[in-house]
Amino acid sequence: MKKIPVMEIFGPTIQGEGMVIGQKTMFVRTSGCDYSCSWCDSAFTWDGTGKSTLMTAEAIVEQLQQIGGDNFSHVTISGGNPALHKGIAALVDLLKEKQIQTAIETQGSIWQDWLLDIDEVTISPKPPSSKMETNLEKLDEIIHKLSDRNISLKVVIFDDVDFDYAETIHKRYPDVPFYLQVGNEDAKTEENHNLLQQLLNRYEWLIERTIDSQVMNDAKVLPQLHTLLWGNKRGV
Ligand SMILES: C[S@@+](CC[C@H](N)C(=O)[O-])C[C@H]1O[C@@H](n2cnc3c(N)ncnc32)[C@H](O)[C@@H]1O
Ligand SMILES: Nc1nc2[nH]cc(C(=O)O)c2c(=O)[nH]1
Ligand code: SF4
Ligand SMILES: [Mg+2]
Repeated sequence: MKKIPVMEIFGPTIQGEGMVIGQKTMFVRTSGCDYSCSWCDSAFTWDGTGKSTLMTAEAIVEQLQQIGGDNFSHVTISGGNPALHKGIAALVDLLKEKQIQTAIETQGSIWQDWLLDIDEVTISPKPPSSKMETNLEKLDEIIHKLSDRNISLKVVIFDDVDFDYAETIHKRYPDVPFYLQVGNEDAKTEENHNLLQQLLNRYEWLIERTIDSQVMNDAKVLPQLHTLLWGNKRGV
């Protein structure tokens, strides 16, 4: 059985982003990423500053139950890029056996067959401000394979160039539910008051930008709800 490198397991909390925002959920955060986004708010998963533990699917479920008790029925797998890890197949199977709903956060750069078994797949291609380059052929392939599944696209926006990129992505996959997310420009600060004000200003800017865009007529615009509530605190 292939083990999974786990950085943190936490919850219950609420899903603060995207297609099931507000959903009560546990989080399993894996380590390692094939990207290195300039503004990554979870850089400790890949920049060498965090410590991960290799765990079996059984051990992960055990820890979820130890921390969450009976107070959860939904698990979100994030990272890093969880799609790096074949071993997640066993975790998804085990959670399904226990009638626990699953969701995933991934950037759409790597395919895994177990993606077909996840209840809510969020694919978050990266805009130019990240300094990453989207492999559109790969993204096409992944979205095609998931075409009859419950998926969404979520693009984080920091500036006008990012917004143009988001329009291009939404036009390329018009049938996939589309979410715009406010970028957090300071994912390290502990000054929650200033951060909150800045994020709300950026949210207002992003809403105005969306209102002015015909391409975004059916898009949804969201903040990171957990960041508004708890700032850059980890494990929430
Ligand atoms: C940390 S990533 C992990 C999953 C996967 N690697 C990905 O990027 O989709 C989870 C989500 O947080 C978003 N994110 C990362 N840094 C952010 C920031 N500074 N502001 C807003 N969203 C951010 C990512 O775009 C992604 O949608
Ligand atoms: N509450 C909460 N919601 C989230 N949605 C996506 C997250 C992530 O880091 O992938 C995240 C997170 O870290 N916490
Ligand atoms: S793809 Fe996700 S985890 Fe990887 S660097 Fe970018 S935001 Fe961070
Ligand atoms: Mg996060």
